[in-house]
Amino acid sequence: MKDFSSQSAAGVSVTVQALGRRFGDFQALAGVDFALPPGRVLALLGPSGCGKSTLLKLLAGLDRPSAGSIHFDGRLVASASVCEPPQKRRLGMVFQDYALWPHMSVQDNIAFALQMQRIEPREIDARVGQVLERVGLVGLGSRTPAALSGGQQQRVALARAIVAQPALLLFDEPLSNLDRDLRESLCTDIAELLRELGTTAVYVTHDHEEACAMADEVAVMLRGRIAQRTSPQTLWSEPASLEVARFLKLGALVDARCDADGMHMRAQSIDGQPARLPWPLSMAQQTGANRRPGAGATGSPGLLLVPQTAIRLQDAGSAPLAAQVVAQQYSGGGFRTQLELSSGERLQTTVRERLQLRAGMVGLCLDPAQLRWFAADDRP
Ligand SMILES: Nc1ncnc2c1ncn2[C@@H]1O[C@H](COP(=O)(O)OP(=O)(O)OP(=O)(O)O)[C@@H](O)[C@H]1O
Repeated sequence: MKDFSSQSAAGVSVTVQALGRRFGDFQALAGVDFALPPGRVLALLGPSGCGKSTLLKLLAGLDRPSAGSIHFDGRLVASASVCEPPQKRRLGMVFQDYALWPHMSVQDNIAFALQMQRIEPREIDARVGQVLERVGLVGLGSRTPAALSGGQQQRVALARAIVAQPALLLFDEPLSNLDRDLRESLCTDIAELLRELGTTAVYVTHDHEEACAMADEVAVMLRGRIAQRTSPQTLWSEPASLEVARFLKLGALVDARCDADGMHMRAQSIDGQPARLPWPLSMAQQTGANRRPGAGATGSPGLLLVPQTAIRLQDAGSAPLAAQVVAQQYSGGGFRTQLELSSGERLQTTVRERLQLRAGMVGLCLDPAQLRWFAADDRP
């Protein structure tokens, strides 16, 4: 796609403080805080009903908060008593259902925002031509949306969102109506476009991969609150809570007590000894009281997060853990393997070797660098 950087507008800084939205008795959003510097992309990731679209509507000016505030470049745009209308916020918006005007051509759909600004027709034609080229739709300007595929319609919506050089781009699950291949290619294109434009953006999705590909930072939203906001890499390696780890499906969660000697699991080794593992390396780096080993004689109860990649096969005689092979399925490059510990807890891993394990017991060790432990009082 063509370089579009000459068209880019400086992004706005967004500051959200103690933002809340209540519908009757129901608190859809509570205590949301974040600061997004100009040009940064924030993904809002969370399960259905967690409040992602509610937050996006407040940023867009399509709804008014019940509490808290939103500032763009230090200017108050929303609070319980102030609601600057969308057209004054210099926004570009892309929705899941494209929201194109069906009776207008592609060209007119894109040109509309510029016509509202009373820009010269010749300049409008030039700018529409540039964005059509940028999103890969040259030659399709005279068609109506009905004569385009879903992917092409979403490209028109993207062109319409960027043509007026917005200071903030808002995306509400723009790829969820598209099939897998289209989603992947448009995801790559949007990520590239955002980097090129330098516009600040907020991108709502419930797709983990999309959020990480697109954003500088990901905010995991759970029940109307931001549960964790950090870089995609940190989110995967350092989930802040059991609830975040569960939502991201980062691995199996097995019972483990933690004391000064290490982790004691309910599961056993091949000779029937309770498995003892060293503390996860993350625990040594963490200072939170929640993750310090318990002082009690029996240790603190909790759950150990075991990602698939932390599981290694080892000679059963010397391994700290034994497991029964429950099922194996070949899946390009390795065998997806279900294992059951003596405690009845299940783990899943991929055995990379081209070796199918025989049904029976195997020995396992767990890479302490990839494990995390959550105290029982962290359970939601
Ligand atoms: N106008 C409204 N009146 C009452 N409740 C509402 C209203 N709008 C949203 N809600 C509720 O607020 C909660 C958050 O809704 P929201 O649409 O923000 O969720 P979401 O995370 O975007 O979900 P999805 O991924 O399914 O779109 C939901 O429980 C929803 O039913």
